[in-house]
Formats: sequence, structure tokens, C-alpha cells
Amino acid sequence: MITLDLSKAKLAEDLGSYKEKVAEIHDMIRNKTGAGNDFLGWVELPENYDKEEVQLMKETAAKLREKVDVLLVCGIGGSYLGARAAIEAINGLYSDDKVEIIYVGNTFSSNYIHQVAKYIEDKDFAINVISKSGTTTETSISFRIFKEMCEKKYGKEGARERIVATTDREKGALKKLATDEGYVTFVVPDDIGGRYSVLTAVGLFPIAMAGIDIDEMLKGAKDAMVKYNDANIETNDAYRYGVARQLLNKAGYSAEMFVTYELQLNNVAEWWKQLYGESEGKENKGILPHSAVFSTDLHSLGQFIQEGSKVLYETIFEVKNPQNDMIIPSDPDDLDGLNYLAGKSVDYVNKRACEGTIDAHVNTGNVPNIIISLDKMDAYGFGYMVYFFEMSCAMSVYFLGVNPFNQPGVEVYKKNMFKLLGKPGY
Ligand SMILES: O=P(O)(O)OC[C@H]1O[C@H](O)[C@H](O)[C@@H](O)[C@@H]1O
Repeated sequence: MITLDLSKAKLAEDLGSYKEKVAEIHDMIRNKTGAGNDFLGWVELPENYDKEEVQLMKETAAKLREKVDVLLVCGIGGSYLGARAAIEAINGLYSDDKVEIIYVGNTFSSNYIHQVAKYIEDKDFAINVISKSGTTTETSISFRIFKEMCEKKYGKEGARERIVATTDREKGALKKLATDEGYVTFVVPDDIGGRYSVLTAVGLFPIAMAGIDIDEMLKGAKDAMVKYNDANIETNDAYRYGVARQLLNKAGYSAEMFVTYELQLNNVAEWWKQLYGESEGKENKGILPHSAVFSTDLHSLGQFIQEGSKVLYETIFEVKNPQNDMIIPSDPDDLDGLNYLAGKSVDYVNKRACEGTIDAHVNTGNVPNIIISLDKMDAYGFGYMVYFFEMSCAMSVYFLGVNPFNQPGVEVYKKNMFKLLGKPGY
């Protein structure tokens, strides 16, 4: 399902020489003995997930899908990126599914919030408000605005049928509000942090609302869970990727560019950035996670990658089989000189662009390339991919020597902002 090619990664060391260290970290993850060990619930989630809750998610989604045109997913960071990544990667950017998914609660931009409010005014909508802490300001402000809109439009009772809350089992303002209002509520497990939560209700409910098969997604994750439960660096590709990136870091590369060749994978990259950036960017350490979509960005960033300063390596995330393809037509006049491609598919061109670019960057530009290929981006493939990256991230960050599961630095701006806003207690 996933293959890893490190032959163009220009690694100066042999991964095999870290066999013992990797086996130790493997035990640390499995036996929950490392830093942040109370946030390892994602490791066995594909097997241990709450089956009844998943059933309720499917039933709630099926009912709401009959009723509404739009679902507002109200959340930020780990509380929306995974769902958005899945929905766009699988359904595309201009989906013909009957429910349109719109993301709010991820910004203080008044322009954006206003525009969404106008856009949904005459549409039938539901809201899934998602926050593990239940106190995130961006999410709370948007939720207050759209909840009011919903209650005005449908009345208290109608709004109750259209609002679903995903939050902590017991704690937080959102939990209290959801209980008081009587909303259907799903749980973010205590032992799973936001950036590892896409396969909990945080991701699964919106994904089910987009008409995607969440059982298949969990099945993909489960198969990956079995596959990557292997202490051996020689055979575990998740660990090989995790360690390879740290060896590149050690060799002086401080940025990783996650490259896809599909516009609809842009939010997979955004999800990946939070996963890696928030997990390892602490104690003045870590690799800057960056991303690009090729060939689009080859026309803007391509020059820098080819000939600019050698700060980055690329991780090419390739999907072997596109969901859709098109044939390039023949033209009798051939004024654009494209007839040499007539009859070929657009994806054929995309794949040759990928091959040619890897060759140019690696062999002429001297940029290390890690190549990760996924067979197919469907629900199963997405679940499989999520688990691959989560496991390689845990290995990679423990290998670096920091706690992969906290994010203390994120609070600094919040404190300043709260003080400026006059929030009580700041
Ligand atoms: O789910 P929430 O508690 O609202 O948190 C949403 C996001 O915001 C925080 O600031 C954290 O840095 C993220 O890790 C988290 O995913």
C-alpha cells in the first residue's frame, strides 16, 4: 500500500547502524515508557476504538445528510486538518457529493466568517463543533456566531437537531455547553492529542458527513498498525522514513519540503505539517516542515529548490493511481505543438513531470529526495497513510530526543492576546 524509496536521499550513514536505538524506541512506544506516554492512545486506536460510538457517528451522519446541504466543521489545528485532508483528498476540491463541507472556527478573519455566513444564509446547514480543550478562541467565536444563526433559523429545537459537538469526555466549556443544550456529543479520547486525532470522532464524523466510508478508513489504519508493529529498522518503512529525516537533519538540512503532485492533497500536507512541526519543533530543535504542490509550485519555488541555498530536502508523496484521468485530444492544426501527447493521459504527463523533477533536483540540484508512494487515495489508503505518518513521526521525534506529544510553545501568543483582549485572569 505504501512504498518508501531512500535511494535518492543521499544518506551519509547506514540506517542499520541504528538498529538498537530504533528497537529501544519501538519498545518505548509500545510499552508507553517514554516522555508524553499518556498520549499514546493512537497506537492501538485502529483496534481499540469505541465501536458503539463509530456506529452512532454513522447513524447521525446518515440522518443529517438527508436533512442538510452544508456542514460547517468548526475547529482549528488538529481539530479540523485531518478531516479536511481526508475529505479533499478523497472527494476532490469541487465535489459533487450532496453535502458541501465548509471549514470555520480556524480564523479570526472577519472577512472569511462574514462571507461564510452570507454563503449559507439560504442553505440548509448543520454544525459540527470540534475542540478537545473546549476553550479555543477561534473555534468558540465562530461557534457562537453560527450557533446563533442556526437557532434564529431553525429555533432552539431545530438547532439541537443540527449541532453535533466533539470534545473531551468531561472537561471544558464546550462539554458543559453541549450537555446543557442536549447536543449529540462525540468524545476526543484523553490519551490522544489533537494532531493524532483524525481517526477519532474529530475526523471520522465530518468524514462520514462527506459520504466517505469510515469503516474502510479504520481498516486501512488497522492494516498499517499490524504492518508497522515491527522493531526492525531494516524492514519497518515507517521507522526508516522517521530515522532518515533525522539523519538528514544531522547532516545540516533544516527544512523538509513535503511535495505532492495533486492540488487536492494540499491539506494532507497541512495535516502533515502540524503533525511533524508541533511534535518536534521544541527545545530549539526540529526540522521546519514545509510543503509544495508540483508542478504548480515548480513555476514559483522551482528555481530556489534547483539552485538556491541547500537548506532543504524533499519528501515526495506520490499517489500511484489517480481517482480520475483524462485523455489529451488530438488537434488537426496542432498550432500548440501538442500532438506528440495526443492520446496520452494527463496523469501520464504528471508522472513524467515527477520523474523528471526528481532527477533534476537530486542529480543536478543535489537536493536529497525521499520518495513515499501510496497505491491509491481512497478511504482505506487514507487510513493507512495516517497511521504510517503518525508512527514514523513518533519514532522520528523520540530519535531526535524530544517529547513528541506536547506543544507548550503554542500558549505564548495566546497569553499575550488574552492580555490585550482583557480576558479575566490575564
Ligand atoms: O481541539 P482544540 O483544543 O480546540 O485545539 C486545537 C488546536 O489548537 C491548539 O492551540 C494546539 O496547538 C493544537 O495542537 C490543537 O490541535
